[in-house]
Amino acid sequence: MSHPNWNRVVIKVGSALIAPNQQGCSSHYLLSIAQFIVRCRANGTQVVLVSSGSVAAGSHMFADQEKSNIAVKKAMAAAGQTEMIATWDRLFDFPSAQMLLTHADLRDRERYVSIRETIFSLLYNNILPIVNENDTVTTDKLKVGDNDNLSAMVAAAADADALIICSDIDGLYNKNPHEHDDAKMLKSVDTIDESIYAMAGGAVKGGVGTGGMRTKIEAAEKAVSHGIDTYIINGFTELSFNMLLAGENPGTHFRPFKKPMKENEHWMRHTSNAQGEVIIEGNFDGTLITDSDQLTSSEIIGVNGEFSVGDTILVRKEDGTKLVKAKSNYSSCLLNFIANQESDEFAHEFEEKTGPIISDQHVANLEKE
Ligand SMILES: Nc1ncnc2c1ncn2[C@@H]1O[C@H](COP(=O)(O)OP(=O)(O)O)[C@@H](O)[C@H]1O
Ligand SMILES: N[C@@H](CCC(=O)OP(=O)(O)O)C(=O)O
Repeated sequence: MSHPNWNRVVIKVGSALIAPNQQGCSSHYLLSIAQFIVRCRANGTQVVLVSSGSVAAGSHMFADQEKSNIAVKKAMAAAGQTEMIATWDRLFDFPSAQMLLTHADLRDRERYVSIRETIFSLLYNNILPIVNENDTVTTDKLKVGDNDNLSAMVAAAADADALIICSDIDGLYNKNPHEHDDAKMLKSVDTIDESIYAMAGGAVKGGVGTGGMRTKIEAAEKAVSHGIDTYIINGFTELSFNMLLAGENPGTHFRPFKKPMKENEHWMRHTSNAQGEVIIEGNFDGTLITDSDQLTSSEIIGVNGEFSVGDTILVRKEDGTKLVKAKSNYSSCLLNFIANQESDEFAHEFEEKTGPIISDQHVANLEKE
């Protein structure tokens, strides 16, 4: 088979490949990944690298300290990050660029668009973007938390054709192969549902990885809905990369949606966070095609949380059925006020003047959840 016809790929590299012994970075496994990146670029494929490993790389500098302590972990990440970037940079004869992101950056539409533009500008200038989470500044509220999900968000932001998740294992097995001798690997996955999630266990206890297979499946779910071919492969072996370049599947392939979501719908659904909820009764089903499909305040029976104009909200029924995630054109305060008016007339006139509560420009349908 000939090499795949990708315009752009995102390659995610797990900690075990970068700092296998937690004794600083090693280029041992990175050489074949770097070679793959070079060959992709020679074939005309643009590459974005999402690299884990800062915590694992910095670990040896904090020898006698409690490694699970958050402050120590952040310091390990800060110290390990420079070594990790330097190790990658040494392997290339073209420039690379460091991009440190948090979920707070990605879920803010303005910052997200700016991140997209930076990626495109780096690629246009033949510079390799190397992305990691900005662990030193994150809190539970601000972080993505694992680089599998981060790589899927980056792949969507970069409009990539493929996401290649390089791990310490050959692919997704029907159960954790480190615990079950009879585990079998799946060559391909067409639909990601609960039965696929049920196969996934966590990372090795005491190991360097975060999230195990579950976060890789979450990443695949995000990516395939954007039309991105997703692979989980063994990054320890050069054969994986030779197979990919020959157009073959060396691990588990998650097939992309034939009709991918539009970029802004995908962002709304998979990257943005709802700041509050609007609970409704009535006929609204999230369609928003004609005027009569619009969500009106007369259908609102509750507003939870505080949100401002432009924030993302979740619209759901009282029984919990999630209908849409959407950009709210009203603040929570104003929505509460108009929804609580005795007369529908006032709210109707207000909405006529101000415009719809949510519009079809910034909405993601969740009907099936
Ligand atoms: N069903 C499964 N198939 C494959 N690996 C699994 C499965 N369930 C759990 N795992 C674990 O997930 C690990 C890979 O995830 P992780 O340690 O987070 O690696 P990485 O650093 O590459 O992100 C494997 O080494 C394995 O121990
Ligand atoms: N941002 C962290 C990576 C966390 C993570 O997801 O690690 P991994 O499971 O090895 O991809 C670091 O650089 O150590």
